[in-house]
Amino acid sequence: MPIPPAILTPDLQTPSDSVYPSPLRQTLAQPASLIKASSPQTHPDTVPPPTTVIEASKRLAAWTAVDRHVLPECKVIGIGSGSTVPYVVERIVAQGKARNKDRVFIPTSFQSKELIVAAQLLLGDVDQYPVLDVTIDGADEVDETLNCIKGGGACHLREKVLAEAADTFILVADYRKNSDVLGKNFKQGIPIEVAQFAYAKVLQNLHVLGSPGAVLRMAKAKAGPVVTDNGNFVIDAPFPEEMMRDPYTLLTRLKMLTGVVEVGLFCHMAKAAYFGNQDGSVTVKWHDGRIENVDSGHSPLPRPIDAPQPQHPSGDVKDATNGVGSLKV
Ligand SMILES: O=C(CO)[C@H](O)[C@H](O)COP(=O)(O)O
Repeated sequence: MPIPPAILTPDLQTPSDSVYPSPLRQTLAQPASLIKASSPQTHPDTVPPPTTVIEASKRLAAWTAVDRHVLPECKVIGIGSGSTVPYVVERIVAQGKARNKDRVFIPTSFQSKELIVAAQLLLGDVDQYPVLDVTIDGADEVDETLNCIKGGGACHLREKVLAEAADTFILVADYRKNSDVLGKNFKQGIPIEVAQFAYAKVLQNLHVLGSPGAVLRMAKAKAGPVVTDNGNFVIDAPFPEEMMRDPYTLLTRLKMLTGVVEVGLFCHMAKAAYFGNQDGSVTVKWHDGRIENVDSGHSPLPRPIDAPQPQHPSGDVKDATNGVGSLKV
């Protein structure tokens, strides 16, 4: 079956518009169970349903991937970063205390460390556990052969280490990230983590290499640049489509630039990518080229507020929000 083109509405041209939830920032979108779990008295038993189609799509992808890849024999598990990953943790917690008691969870960022701790799972680090059974992570965009852009949340150095250290690396995302060529949907460019003192030199290199639009990523709630969990800066470097069509070659050229710590292009790493769709199905792209469309069996998606409203035989309009209140896509 052909891969459906990513569906983007005009106000969703940047799939990385997501927030990066942390239990420390309770105002951000996050499953309430994970926020509550940071208090030892509460336990994440009840999870409110997502209230947007995009959030529901993330959850579908995450839950389906966990059900298929976080198997009883998986004992060392890498936890990615971003707004889809809380649903991964939520589903792992739902496997129960008995299943999780002899597992260790390795974070890819401050955010995912907080998720692990809040969910009362055992925290480890990759220097203690250099071989992982499975790592599940989000993505900013995934192409036909499972190359992907990561680093929208500036966590791609640790994310790549845990992806490489894992026997199985799985991507989870909503339908907007499902693409044929990298850079078509995620337009802000390839995230490149650089040593602070080298950033101006690397920017110069990138301009010459074919990315005149490369810029230092600036922080939103702080004056000055984004500083990663590793104390480095991030450059976002958009490249023309002809270069993005061969991401591996581009990756090797970028990695050769002195001062570059890691590049947010993940090539030939993932075994499968799970995309939650608007219709409640999940598209799975496998590393061998297979494409599967599965009925997730999980709870239905909320309907967009502007979707055609089903009519009762009486002519009454049904609740277009499936009882979840105001929705946005
Ligand atoms: O690479 C990442 C962080 O560095 C994220 O995995 C990526 O940005 C996807 O995030 P989200 O699940 O919020 O769409």
